[in-house]
Amino acid sequence: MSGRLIYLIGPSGSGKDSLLDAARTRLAERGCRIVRRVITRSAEAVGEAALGVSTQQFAEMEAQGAFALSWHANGLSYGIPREIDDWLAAGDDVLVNGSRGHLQNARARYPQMLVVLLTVDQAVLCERLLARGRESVAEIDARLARNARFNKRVLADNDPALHVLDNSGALENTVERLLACIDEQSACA
Ligand SMILES: Nc1ncnc2c1ncn2[C@@H]1O[C@H](COP(=O)(O)OP(=O)(O)O)[C@@H](O)[C@H]1O
Ligand SMILES: O=P(O)(O)OC[C@H]1O[C@H](OP(=O)(O)OP(=O)(O)O)[C@H](O)[C@@H]1O
Repeated sequence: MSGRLIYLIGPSGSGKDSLLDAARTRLAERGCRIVRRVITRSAEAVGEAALGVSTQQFAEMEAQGAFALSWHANGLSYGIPREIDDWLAAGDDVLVNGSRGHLQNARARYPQMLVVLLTVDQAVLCERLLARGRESVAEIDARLARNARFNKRVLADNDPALHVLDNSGALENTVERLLACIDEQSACA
């Protein structure tokens, strides 16, 4: 038996971490696990349940094959631990906080994956990044530019396996729509 990979993507600041936190218990009730990412961000940085490592540690882990998926974006490196393959093989669904830039590579490895794109109006995104206060204004500008570029590209592909979820409104509504999307796809699987 094999579980499904759910690949959640969306710009930095669109609310992926908030959504996963808010939906965590209800996802667990559905047998869906959320993987903890490895990120080259200082361990003190708040806002994500991730393991913070140095650039060198990340490179060593990558060379040792510790990651099922890994990518570099926004000046950071991100890794998805290889243990997700054991979880999938055991029949658990696994939700991954992914990257739009890495979408094709991820799909090459997991062809059946469900892709959920979290979107948010660009002006709202800007406000949320400023309010989060984690990045400098220059870093926020770079994220906004990356968002405009990538959303256009991902949406232009007109991918039937892509589910768009807008998070410009209340987070609770987005949680409900994410769960509905997952349940609907389970029913079709
Ligand atoms: N629906 C929402 N309404 C208002 N604020 C939100 C909503 N979703 C997320 N946020 C806020 O936006 C900021 C970015 O969210 P975060 O979860 O860190 O995004 P990401 O993980 O995609 O980078 C956070 O400060 C978070 O509290
Ligand atoms: O290719 P992209 O879709 O642009 O994604 C690049 C990275 O940015 C996002 O991270 P996150 O939201 O955690 O950003 P942060 O590092 O600013 O928190 C996303 O989860 C990817 O890891």
